[in-house]
Amino acid sequence: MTTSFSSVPVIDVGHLASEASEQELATLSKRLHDVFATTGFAYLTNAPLSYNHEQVLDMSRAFFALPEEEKMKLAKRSFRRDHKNTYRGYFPTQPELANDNLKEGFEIGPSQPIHTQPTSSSKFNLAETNVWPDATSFPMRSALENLYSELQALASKLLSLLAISLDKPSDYFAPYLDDSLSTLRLLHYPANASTASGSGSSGPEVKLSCTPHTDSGILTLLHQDSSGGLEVRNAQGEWVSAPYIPGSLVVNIGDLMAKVSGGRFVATMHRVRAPGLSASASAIGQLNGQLNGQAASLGRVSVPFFFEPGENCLVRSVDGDEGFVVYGEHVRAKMKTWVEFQDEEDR
Ligand SMILES: O=C(O)CCC(=O)C(=O)O
Ligand SMILES: [Fe+2]
Repeated sequence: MTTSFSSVPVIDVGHLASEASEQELATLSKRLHDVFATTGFAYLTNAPLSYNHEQVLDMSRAFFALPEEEKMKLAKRSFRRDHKNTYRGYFPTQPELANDNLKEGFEIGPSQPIHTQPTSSSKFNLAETNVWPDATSFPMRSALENLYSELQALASKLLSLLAISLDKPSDYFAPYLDDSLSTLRLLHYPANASTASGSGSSGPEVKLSCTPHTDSGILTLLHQDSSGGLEVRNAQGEWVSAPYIPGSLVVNIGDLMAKVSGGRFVATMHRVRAPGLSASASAIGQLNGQLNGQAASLGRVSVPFFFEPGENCLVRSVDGDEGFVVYGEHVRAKMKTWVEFQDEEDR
């Protein structure tokens, strides 16, 4: 159960980078457990990544500054019938479907080939290879592949500590790493001229760019820009804002991890307010020289990384008292509710 928290706690994970003592790791494990059992969300500081926050966001800004036709060359099959990619690649904004979910995104999976075959047939191939823009217009492919590996390693270290906190061996989640289908997602919420910025954290007039949801998987690690807008719901149903804290990542629990923990950890509802024009100005202010005027319409950018197990991973509670879920079946059922996977046949 979430509690009536009024802010999102900060956890220093600097010990993950160094040779920490058993005692230091045990303390960190307990802290993660307590936070995930109450808020389900935290800021992580001193995370062991070789890219700084602005470098990560700049990769997202550079992608969305590409001409629309370049991005549409990478569009998933739902948006371009003649394309082969169904799960990885670009999705454009879809104002006609939901104007409270106005975002475009680019999704990247593992760069190593996946060996497991799906147990059920589906129009989505979760294991397909990535698609990339032309290297001259977007030279960030290898940096994004590295970032993906580093986030996967960070998620796996966090999972070891969570396993210990659930009285399991530290390698309890090793089967979740086999042919893991984690997703690194670049996101852009365009600026909205009709959005009043700086208003309170609740109320019926709120304009959203991402509707309230829980994440479907295991763990999410999020880089967000400083334009604000992320809000997390507490037990009273109040929306608590989770603005960017310099140098931090946000981490949160997904539905499957809540299940694995036997309900000890909570997958907390969250949403993103639509960025106003002031967010656009701040995004432009942060752009580096090479992007200059091209990205003048940028609103909010963020880069969530969703740690996901392999297609056939059996996800079950540590208590062993509930049925199991096959990851691939779970995610395919969830996709039916996500705007970026709807196509004409679904409407
Ligand atoms: O953009 C953000 O800050 C949050 C995105 C999010 O919640 C998601 O993609 O699941
Ligand atoms: Fe989310």
